[in-house]
Amino acid sequence: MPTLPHILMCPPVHYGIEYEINPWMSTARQSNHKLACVQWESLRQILLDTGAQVSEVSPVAGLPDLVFTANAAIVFGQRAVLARFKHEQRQGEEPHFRSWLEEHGWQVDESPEDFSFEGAGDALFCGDTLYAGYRQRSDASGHQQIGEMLGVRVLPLELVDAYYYHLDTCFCPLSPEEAIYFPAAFDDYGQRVLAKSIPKLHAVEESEARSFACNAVVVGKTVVTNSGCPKLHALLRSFGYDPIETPLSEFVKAGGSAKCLTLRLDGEEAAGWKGQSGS
Ligand SMILES: CN(C)C(=N)NCCC[C@H](N)C(=O)O
Repeated sequence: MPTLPHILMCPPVHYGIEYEINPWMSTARQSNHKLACVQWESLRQILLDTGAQVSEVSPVAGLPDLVFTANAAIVFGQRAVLARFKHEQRQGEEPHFRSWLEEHGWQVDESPEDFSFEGAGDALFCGDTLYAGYRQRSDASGHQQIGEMLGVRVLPLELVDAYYYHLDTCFCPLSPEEAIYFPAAFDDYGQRVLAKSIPKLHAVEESEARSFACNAVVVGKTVVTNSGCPKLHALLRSFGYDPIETPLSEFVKAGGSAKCLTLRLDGEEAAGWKGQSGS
């Protein structure tokens, strides 16, 4: 039974830079709240225009990063493995994401105890392999256990640059055999793993990686990014994709962009090809 792409977002009612847990964040460099709301709404509208269904989790005062729903969990079919945030500042998000997912019919599993795990921010399917970023926010041993829970192959990738602290800041699957990445965010071994396992792998330049080019939302052939990634967009067009840019400057101040603001509820494994074949 074909299902629509289904995306979870959280309105930025309580969004702001209230602490510093990554190098992008500075409480002295506050986001413009009104502009953040306009940018978030534009992203939501673009996703609705692709034909995706967008659901919303209610914002909560005191949890400014709840807008970054990519970190809530990894969704696989009707199962969701809940995040276990590394930083105390985000741990209060866990029960809210749990309640929303349970109330909407997902079977929610805890991620392994004693290991941090930041959901789809660090765990992305390309084909049937789960690529898992570790060292900055999530733990490699935890990823292996999550792979066993879901019955999928995991390829761990060490993230070596604090600016690219989640896998989805430097890697984005486009289809089961195609992805974009920013090579310098990985060690040599990780770069070789990616090159060996993904037949069509395209590098993004540093200047565009800094604009969160890899933090793209893929719905079928549509690829939505922050503005400031013209070379990536030209490349995507040449491969038959339909890139769309939308300014997300106010979320970049917290270290996030398009993909971070979304969670694929029909499964990360569906992102990148659902909508191409209609299945
Ligand atoms: C999935 N990705 C890249 C993200 N979700 N990033 C946004 C998280 C931002 C938040 N201030 C933090 O540092 O956790």
